Amino acid sequence: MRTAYGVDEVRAAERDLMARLPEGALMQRAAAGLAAASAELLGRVYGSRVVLLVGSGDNGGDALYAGARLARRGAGVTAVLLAPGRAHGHGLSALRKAGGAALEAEGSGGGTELGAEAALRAVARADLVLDGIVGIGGKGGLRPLAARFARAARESEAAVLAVDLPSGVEADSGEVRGEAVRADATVTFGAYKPGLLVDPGREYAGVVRLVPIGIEPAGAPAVEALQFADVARLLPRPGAESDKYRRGVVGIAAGSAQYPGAGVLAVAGAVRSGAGAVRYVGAAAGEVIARFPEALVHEGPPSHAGRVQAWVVGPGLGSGQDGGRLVADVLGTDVPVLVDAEGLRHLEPSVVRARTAPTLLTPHAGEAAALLGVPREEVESARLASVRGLAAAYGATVLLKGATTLVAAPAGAPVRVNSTGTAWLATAGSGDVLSGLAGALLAAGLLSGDAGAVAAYLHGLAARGASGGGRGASGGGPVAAQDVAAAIPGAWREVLG
Ligand SMILES: NC(=O)C1=CN([C@@H]2O[C@H](COP(=O)(O)OP(=O)(O)OC[C@H]3O[C@@H](n4cnc5c(N)ncnc54)[C@H](O)[C@@H]3O)[C@@H](O)[C@H]2O)[C@@H](O)CC1
Ligand SMILES: [K+]
Repeated sequence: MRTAYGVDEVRAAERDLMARLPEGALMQRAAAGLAAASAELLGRVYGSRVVLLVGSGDNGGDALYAGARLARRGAGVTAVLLAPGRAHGHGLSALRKAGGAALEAEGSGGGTELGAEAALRAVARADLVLDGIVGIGGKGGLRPLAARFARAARESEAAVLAVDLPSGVEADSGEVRGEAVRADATVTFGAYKPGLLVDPGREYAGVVRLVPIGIEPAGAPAVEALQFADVARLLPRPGAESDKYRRGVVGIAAGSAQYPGAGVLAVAGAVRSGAGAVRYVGAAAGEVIARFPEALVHEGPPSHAGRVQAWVVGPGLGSGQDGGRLVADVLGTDVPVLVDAEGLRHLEPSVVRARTAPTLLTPHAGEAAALLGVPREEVESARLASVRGLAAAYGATVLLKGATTLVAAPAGAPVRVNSTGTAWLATAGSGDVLSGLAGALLAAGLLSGDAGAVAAYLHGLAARGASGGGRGASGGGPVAAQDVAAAIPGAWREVLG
């Protein structure tokens, strides 16, 4: 499991450790990690041009000490001091002693504009820019001068390495208000911060490397990401005794005369995901049977369809009366229920809260915004807060889809984040496949948070497999939703393999 801790937990752990170590020891560990990552990005340190963007806190101190290490190895290092009077004093002395230079971007050193112009030219000519503007002490959007240098770093040809986290990204949430540094890589200290794993912050961080500095945050992480081994541990495996009921029968109430395909795709996701059997209720029974003779189709309300261990309701329902009745009928059962797409339009918080079996809601940002009564952009810019808010409001587990998918449980457990997806997944019908996949895992007995997170993981992996893009998020080619469903068994084997 990859875990991420909030600023308060990281600071508390740092305090404990600092009390036992000589002064400056942690910063030296951080600087050593930064210098090593810088050397890797540069390829050749000797003769390279390195610019340090130095703010007024310890984040700038890390950058200055790393710069001193690089200067000793023959790099030409220039520190750009964004708040000259408040730059880390010992770090600045160390840099100067190692032969580095400092430019004042603001204040007395030759006048603000002159200093800033020289500094901007240095950024433009650099091979590597180290972003030490702010770290976990950052508050609100970047101030104007810092924002100007964040832009300059982006426009420069230089590789950009963020110190602890890209300046302008909020450590606890991944929110970005205004300008932020776009890093090619980030070296983070002691623990991942939620903002490095959650969008939009994650996009700004580039490749993230964790440098252990000896701190061990206590308590539950704020965010966690399942890794291969975690998914392998959670995947249901049939035993010799398994019959279809033990494997889990999943019911799919989806599709309409208008959108029969959604029913077919949800069934496809379920059939490919280890369900013992798939029952289908809805207007696309003919299409479903034609494509999946293994499905059992039923007429009448879902609650009369026979034994089912979990229901999926919603994909392609259309928004009429029938949809509302179907959702109410399914929510009235005492098995786990996944509600997706149009099904989400018929949700009453009180009805969901009153359920004794788990409910898993799987909105995309637009659907989440409708449930919360806010504009879509608000959900997209504050994804962590949105998913937590929805889970609390509905007393349900919520899976918020996106380039990174978040899964929040109602009782405030760590939010699960998944980033196995690929940009090619943003295609019609891929969400229907996900609902069938997650439904099958619920039917197999996984807890709702596990079912959501494992489904998102496999779904992303299957899409990458289908797109031929390997493990990279942007490689490969287009995929259709049915290709994703067809690739689920392969992703499953890959995880267990
Ligand atoms: N505390 C520790 O033990 C360690 C801390 N380390 C580093 O120290 C950092 C935290 O240092 P600090 O607590 O000094 O805080 P930061 O250096 O992250 O930021 C605080 C400073 O930035 C300024 N600032 C805040 N918001 C700003 C904004 N929006 N725009 C521009 N400037 C802004 C503030 O005026 C303040 O002086 C970590 O991120 C990490 O890089 C590392 O050296 C490892 C050890
Ligand atoms: K930074």
